[in-house]
Amino acid sequence: MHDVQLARIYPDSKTFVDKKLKCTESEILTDYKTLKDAYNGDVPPLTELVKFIDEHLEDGDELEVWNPPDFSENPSIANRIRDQNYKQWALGLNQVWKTLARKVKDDVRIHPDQYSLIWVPNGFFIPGGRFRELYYWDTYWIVNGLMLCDMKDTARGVIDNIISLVNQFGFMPNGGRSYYLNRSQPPMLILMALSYYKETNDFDYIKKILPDLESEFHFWTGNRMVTFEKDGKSYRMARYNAPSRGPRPESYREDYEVAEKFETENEKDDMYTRLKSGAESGWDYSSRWFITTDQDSEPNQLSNVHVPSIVPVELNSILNQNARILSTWFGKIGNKYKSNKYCKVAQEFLNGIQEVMWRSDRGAWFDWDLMNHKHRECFFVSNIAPLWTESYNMPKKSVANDVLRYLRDERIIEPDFSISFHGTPTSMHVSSQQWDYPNAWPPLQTYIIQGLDRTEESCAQQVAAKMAEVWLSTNYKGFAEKSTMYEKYHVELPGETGGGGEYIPQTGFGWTNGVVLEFLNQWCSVKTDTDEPSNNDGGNKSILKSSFKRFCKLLDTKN
Ligand SMILES: OC[C@H]1O[C@H](O[C@H]2O[C@H](CO)[C@@H](O)[C@H](O)[C@H]2O)[C@H](O)[C@@H](O)[C@@H]1O
Repeated sequence: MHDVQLARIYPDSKTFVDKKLKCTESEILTDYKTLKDAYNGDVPPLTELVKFIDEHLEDGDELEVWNPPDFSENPSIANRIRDQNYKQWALGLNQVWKTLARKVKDDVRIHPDQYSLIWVPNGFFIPGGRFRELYYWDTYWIVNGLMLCDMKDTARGVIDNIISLVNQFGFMPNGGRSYYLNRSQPPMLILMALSYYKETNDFDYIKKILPDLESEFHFWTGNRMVTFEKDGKSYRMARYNAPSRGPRPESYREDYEVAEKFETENEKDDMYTRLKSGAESGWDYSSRWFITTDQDSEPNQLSNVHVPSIVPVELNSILNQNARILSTWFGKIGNKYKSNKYCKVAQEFLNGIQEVMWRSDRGAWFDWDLMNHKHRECFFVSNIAPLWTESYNMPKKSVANDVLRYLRDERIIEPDFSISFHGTPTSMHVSSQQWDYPNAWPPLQTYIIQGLDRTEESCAQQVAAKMAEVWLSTNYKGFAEKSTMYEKYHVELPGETGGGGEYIPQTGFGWTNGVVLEFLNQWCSVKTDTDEPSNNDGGNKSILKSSFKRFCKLLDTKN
C-alpha cells in the first residue's frame, strides 16, 4: 500500500484500494517481499511495480447492474408536476436511477478476502462516478428520491442493507468498503426509517427493525460523546471522532503528506484520526474544522483539521431527532420505559443545543470549540440545521424571524429577502476545500430550505420556496445543457459543478437527484386523484396542495 500509493501510479488513490486480489493477501505480501529483496529492500522501479500490481490485482467487477423490480417508466410524481420541462426532468432523473442501481456479485460473499467491497443482500444505489459503493448519509436522500419514484420496496431493501451492516459491524460504516470500517457518517438511518414509514404507514416493518435502529443510536451515544464545561455547567454532547491508526487507504498519499510535518508516531496517528473524523462528518474537508492561531501563516492547510475538538450543531440536532423518533416508536409499541428513556435522551441533546449552541443575539446555532472554549462564529449552513430537525424550544415564529435576520446579516439573503446565490454556499470562506465557498451541496440545501419551511412562518416559507426554485433552476440548467447532475454546484455559476478537495468533481449523482425530486414534489407539484390517501400527518402528500399554492404565489411575485 505504502509503496504503491506514494509512487503516484494512480491519479486517484481510491483506484488502488478498489482493486480485487487475484490471489491471497499473504501470497501477495510474500511475492512483494521477494521483489523488493531483488532491489535490496528499495521500492522497485515504476515499471516493475505496475507489472507486479497487474499480476496480483485486477480492476474489480464486483458489482452487477441491477434492475429494481418495482421500477416504473412513469412514476406518479411526473403526473403531479405542472411545468413540462420539470416534468421531463423528473422522468429523466427516474431513468438515472437505473444507471446507479447495483447489486454485489455473489463472489464477494463467497470470497470476501479478495475484495474491499462489502457484500450486502439487496440491490442499492451508488452516488456515481468514483463512488461505486453505497454511502451512509447519501443514502438518506437517495431513499427519499426512490420513494418519490414509487420504488418503495427497493427503498426498503436499501434500508435493510444498512441494517445488515449495522448488525455485522455494530454501526453503519462511512460506506460499503472495508477501508471505511473505522468510521461512520452522519446518523441518518433512523431518518430513513421515518421517511419509509411516512410513505408506507408500515409500522410492522418499524417494529421489526426497532432493535437495530436502537443499536445504531447506541453506537453514537456510546462512542462519540464528550463531556465539557461551559459557563460552569457540565454538558455531554456528540462529536465526530474516528480514532484509528494510519492514513485513509483511499486517500493514503494525501493523508501521509499531511502527517509528514509531525515528528512522532503518536502525533501522526492523532492527525490521521483527525482526518478520518473529518470524513466521518461527511464534510471532508472544510474550514469548519480548521482550528488555527492568529500567527498561523497557512491557515487553510489540512494539518489544522481538528474535528474531534469541535462539537457540531447538525450532529447533535440529528441525534436529538433520532432520540425523539425512538421515543415515539417505543411508545407506540407500549414500551413506556424505553419511550421515557429516549424522551430524556432527546431532552439532554436539546438542552445542549439550546444552552451551548443557540445564540439569540446572532439568530443561529454555533459549533462549540473544545480547545478554545468558545463558539465557532463563521457562517456554515450547519448553523441552522436545528430548523431542519426541529431541535429548538423557542416559539416557531421567533426562531424563524431570528434565523431570517441571521441569513440577512450573513448576506445569504438580501435585505429584500431575495436570494443572493445560486444555492446556499457551505461557508463564506475560500479554502480550496470542497465543503467551503463557492460550493453548494444538495444535502445542505435541505437543511436550510426544508428547515425554513418547517417553521410554518409565512416569510420563512416564502424564502424557502424561493431558495428551492433557485436550487432547482441551477440543477436544471446543468441537466438541460449538459445532461449532467453534479455532486455539488458552484454558487456563482448556475448549472456548473463546484470543485476543490482531493478528487475531481463527480457526476451521477445520487443525493443530488434525490433532493431535486424532493423539491419538485414539495414545491412544484399538485395533488392528483392517483395519489394514495395517507393518514399520516407527517407524510409528504398532505402538504402538496399548500406547497403548490405557495409555489404559484412565488411565480406570481416573480412575474
Ligand atoms: O475519497 C475521499 C472521500 O470521499 C468520500 O467523501 C465524499 O463523497 C461521499 C460520497 O458522495 C460523501 O458522502 C462525502 O460527504 C464526500 O465528502 C468519502 O465519504 C470519504 O470518506 C473519503 O475519504
